[in-house]
Amino acid sequence: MALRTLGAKAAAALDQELMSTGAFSLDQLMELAGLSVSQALFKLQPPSKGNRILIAVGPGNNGGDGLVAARHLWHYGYKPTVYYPKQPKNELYQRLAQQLRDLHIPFTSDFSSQLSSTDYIIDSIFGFSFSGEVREPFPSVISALQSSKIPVLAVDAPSSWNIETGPPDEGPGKGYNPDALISLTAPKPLVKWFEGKHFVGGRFLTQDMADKYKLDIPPYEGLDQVVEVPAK
Ligand SMILES: NC(=O)C1=CN([C@@H]2O[C@H](COP(=O)(O)OP(=O)(O)OC[C@H]3O[C@@H](n4cnc5c(N)ncnc54)[C@H](O)[C@@H]3O)[C@@H](O)[C@H]2O)[C@H](O)CC1
Ligand SMILES: [K+]
Repeated sequence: MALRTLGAKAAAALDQELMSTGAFSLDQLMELAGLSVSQALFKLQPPSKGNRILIAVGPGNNGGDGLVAARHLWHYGYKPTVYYPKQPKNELYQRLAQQLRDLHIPFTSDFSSQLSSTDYIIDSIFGFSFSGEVREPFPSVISALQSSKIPVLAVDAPSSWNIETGPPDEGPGKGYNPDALISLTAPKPLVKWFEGKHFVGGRFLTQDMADKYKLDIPPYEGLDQVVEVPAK
């Protein structure tokens, strides 16, 4: 049976609650979120099947998850390349980017030019705080995700999709349906329209919080930070 979903407003409220009364720091949640993204990618494509990973990183916490995933993937033996066109002055994001530079992970300013030498793409551009029409410089990147034959793993949401109502009817994300999605904490309502492989990650929810937000704790096994579940 599909897991219960968490709307955009409730997801933001749950995040705030985890970081206040829940006593977590953002660094901790992001580390666990990014770790689960790296594990989902490993399940989809072990490094022996092609280890060149292009990570599209957006300006918020969804992008932060992508930066954390890049670091873990490097340690598993992948060759990540990071596209991070809008780098906010936020201290956490700067530290995460520095950790990647210290591993000599390349940053690129031209997303499309990397596609011919990429085996898998991670879309960590926008998550549950995306709204409205996609603004520069991301429209061409989202068009490239939509038209590329390279498989894509989307983090929390396919970027450009409305969190509640799913794929856009027009604009650069029209027709974008990534091969895989990892929902963090809980699936968002948009999973109703998603047709690929679906994972859930972010293994930090307490049973009390799950009850309060009417969510299911996914059936994680052993050491796994992710579990594959039906999208609907
Ligand atoms: N509890 C958890 O599961 C955790 C999830 N995490 C991840 O955090 C994101 C949500 O992060 P947030 O910073 O709130 O927002 P986003 O990254 O989704 O986007 C905000 C960012 O994007 C800009 N933006 C919004 N709309 C547009 C637009 N139309 N065009 C261009 N730019 C846009 C906005 O200005 C901001 O800069 C969640 O999905 C998870 O991936 C956390 O890691 C921790 C715990
Ligand atoms: K995303």
